[in-house]
Amino acid sequence: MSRILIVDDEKAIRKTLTEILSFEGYTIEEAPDGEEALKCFKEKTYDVVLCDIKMPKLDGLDFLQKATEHNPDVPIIMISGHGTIETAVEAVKKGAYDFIQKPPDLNRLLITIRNAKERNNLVTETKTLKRRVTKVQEMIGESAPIHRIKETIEKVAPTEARILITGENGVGKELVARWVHEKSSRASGPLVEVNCAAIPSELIESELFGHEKGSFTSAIKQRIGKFEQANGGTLFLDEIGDMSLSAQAKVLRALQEGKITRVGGDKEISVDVRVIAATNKDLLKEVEAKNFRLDLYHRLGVILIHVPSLNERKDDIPLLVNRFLQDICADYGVAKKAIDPDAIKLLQEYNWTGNIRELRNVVERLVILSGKSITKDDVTSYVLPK
Ligand SMILES: Nc1ncnc2c1ncn2[C@@H]1O[C@H](COP(=O)(O)OP(=O)(O)OP(=O)(O)O)[C@@H](O)[C@H]1O
Repeated sequence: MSRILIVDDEKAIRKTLTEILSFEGYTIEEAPDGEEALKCFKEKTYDVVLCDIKMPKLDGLDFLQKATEHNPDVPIIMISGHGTIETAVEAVKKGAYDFIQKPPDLNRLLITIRNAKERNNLVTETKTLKRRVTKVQEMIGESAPIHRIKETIEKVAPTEARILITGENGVGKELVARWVHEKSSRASGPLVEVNCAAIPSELIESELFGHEKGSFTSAIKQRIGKFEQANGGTLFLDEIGDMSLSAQAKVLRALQEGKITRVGGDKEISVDVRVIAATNKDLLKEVEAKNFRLDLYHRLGVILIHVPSLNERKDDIPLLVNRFLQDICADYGVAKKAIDPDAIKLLQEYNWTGNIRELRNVVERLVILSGKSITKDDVTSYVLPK
């Protein structure tokens, strides 16, 4: 059902519009001024907004500007009185979808709303399509551990279960998270990633939960945090083992209650987010060392997925090498180089760090330095330590 926000300081106009539009099957919410409207706009999602121009506190044009800054995709239709037609035209130039005149003509009102909604649907569809085109990278591997991981993803993705992914750096934890999101019912929603280790501990709370203007020295503007950005989708908390204890307490609350509070704010904001966390640390050891909360560990780790390092799935090395060869040669605009089977065998025997990026770099080095095809000697000269 489509949701419409009606913003007008005249109660009678709101009442009339609400009656007409509810009768047409729309869900209606009302706001008596721009400020109140902006609050609603930031907290909820609407399909269309109908907004008066002259209003106390925040007028229609200011509301338009602030609302489109927050979310440019929601069509806003201005309602103009006799003296405000010029302003309404200006509003359309500034991004309003259209305007209707007071008193509203019923047919024109309904047609404008229907068209606005259709445009909105198109915008959403295009976004979904774009996301599908830039599709998630294939997870390469036929080894037993990769099979098990793929099977687990198929089973758990459609559920809402929280997932904790463990494994060394660069083994493919993020790729697992992307596939879970892609195969879940949240796929058309956002996937938001936070690398908890890369953010200084004094900023992590504001990064995750947002902040109100002036809540600390550098908070010059209000900011929406990652939890809010991920609303309706998935939040991927990478390197969760590096999160400060005070941020952990807040994340725990967000998971328990489905609500967050911005730093420096007092309002509770509901969020609908599925959390997937990843770490290269042994979290239970971190619990023992009092660096990680046990209750948070239990909240996060309903499903545990361990991604093994390359050395534990050497069977996958030939497939990975071939795929990297293909991708790298395509990037360089050259024909795919051949690689001798005994060169691949040597790569398979190599003692890799867990990081798949290391293997990719090695293949890139071989593509650049070797002749027409990659030989065992190339591997000995360019890869293996002397
Ligand atoms: N099975 C796989 N098939 C193909 N590429 C893979 C596979 N696993 C990982 N990769 C690639 O290896 C790189 C590292 O993977 P990813 O970023 O998912 O690892 P990570 O464990 O999340 O790393 P970090 O610990 O650094 O966050 C990426 O470019 C990823 O696309």
